[in-house]
Amino acid sequence: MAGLRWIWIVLDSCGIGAAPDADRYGDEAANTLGHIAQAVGGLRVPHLERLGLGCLVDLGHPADQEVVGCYGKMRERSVGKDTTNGHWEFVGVVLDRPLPVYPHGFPREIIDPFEQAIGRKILGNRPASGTEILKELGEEHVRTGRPIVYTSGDSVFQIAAHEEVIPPEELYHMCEVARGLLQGEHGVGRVIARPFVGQNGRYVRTDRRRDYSLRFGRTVLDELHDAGWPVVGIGKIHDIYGGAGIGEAVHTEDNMDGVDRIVQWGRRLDQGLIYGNLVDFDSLYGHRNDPIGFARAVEAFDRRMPEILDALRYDDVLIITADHGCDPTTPGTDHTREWVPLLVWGPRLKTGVDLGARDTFADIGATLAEAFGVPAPQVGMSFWKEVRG
Ligand SMILES: O=P(O)(O)O[C@H]1O[C@H](CO)[C@@H](O)[C@H]1O
Ligand SMILES: [Mn+2]
Ligand SMILES: [Mn+2]
Repeated sequence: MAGLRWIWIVLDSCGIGAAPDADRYGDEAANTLGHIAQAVGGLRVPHLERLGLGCLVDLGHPADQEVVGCYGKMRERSVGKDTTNGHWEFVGVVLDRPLPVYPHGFPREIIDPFEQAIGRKILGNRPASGTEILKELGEEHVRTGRPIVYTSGDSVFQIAAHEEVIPPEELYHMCEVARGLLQGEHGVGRVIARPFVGQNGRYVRTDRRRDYSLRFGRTVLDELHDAGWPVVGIGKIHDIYGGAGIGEAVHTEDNMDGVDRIVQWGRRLDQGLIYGNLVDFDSLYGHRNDPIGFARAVEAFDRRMPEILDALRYDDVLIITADHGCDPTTPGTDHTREWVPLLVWGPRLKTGVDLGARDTFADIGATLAEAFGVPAPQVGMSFWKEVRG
């Protein structure tokens, strides 16, 4: 007999309004989904609406769906508003010190040994948009073979290189070298490989991106994995946790490929957790200040939801949430400190329960632990009994 399964999907960057402490981040005006809904004159997402999204954020048109999901919103307790903080908090680790950021680039004490170890000088070394910096330095990189190092408002060390100049495997090795150097005081949340292809003026980044995260502590994923439950990470989930607690890593090309994989695993896994991150909302639209593209991508996800729902079995639980905002309509291209949606649905679960405004993203981890009978994280309040009835 098949056991319990969860399908848990993180819609990267799909925040639903300024968090109570957004002023500390300069994000008082942020509302990612609300503003993209306005930008397109109403967001058409009937399946997310049925799960309760319209009860959490104004979708720009009158509610016209019966709500069958359980719905709430969660605030982040960790300091920061990056993917790393958000995902680690989900599974019970709150980061209470800010991860280091480098508004003036990385210091010589990092760059010198990095250049020495990889045997090349670097270009860049400053905060930049990943697509803009290719326009500025891509040609020089191709000519000189020097990798482009850049950061952002987040705690990230990013290395961009043309695939024909520095093959991805070599780029990954450079990232591992950087990860080794970026520890302690300089322990950035993530080192990210940013391979690209194409000709000058038309450079495009490829799906061979890889993230190298720090491991911050034991999580509910470790508990599940150690208790023998299969844990399948889809998209960048494996990278975000540095592989900790992830039994099977499935890398994806884009959101639609991510949904394909979620559905495939949903049809074949007997029990355990299918945990996916869909990153296009963030990387293609949020950071690029493209509200219309963002809206179309959310609608495209919604159109695939029947396939996901169809893959669910009687005992299954579907959770949909986000890890932070990235409001494409506010100034700047960085993430935004927002509430995130918590949508929960399952054939056996209660319908239409308002789960309220929750104090931490770790409520998901606490619920996961209770549902699967593994030790609960130190933070987070389970909502299992509220949805289970
Ligand atoms: O501008 P690009 O390279 O897409 O970088 C973005 O991607 C990084 C990781 O998500 C963020 O910190 C943001 O700056
Ligand atoms: Mn993210
Ligand atoms: Mn991002």
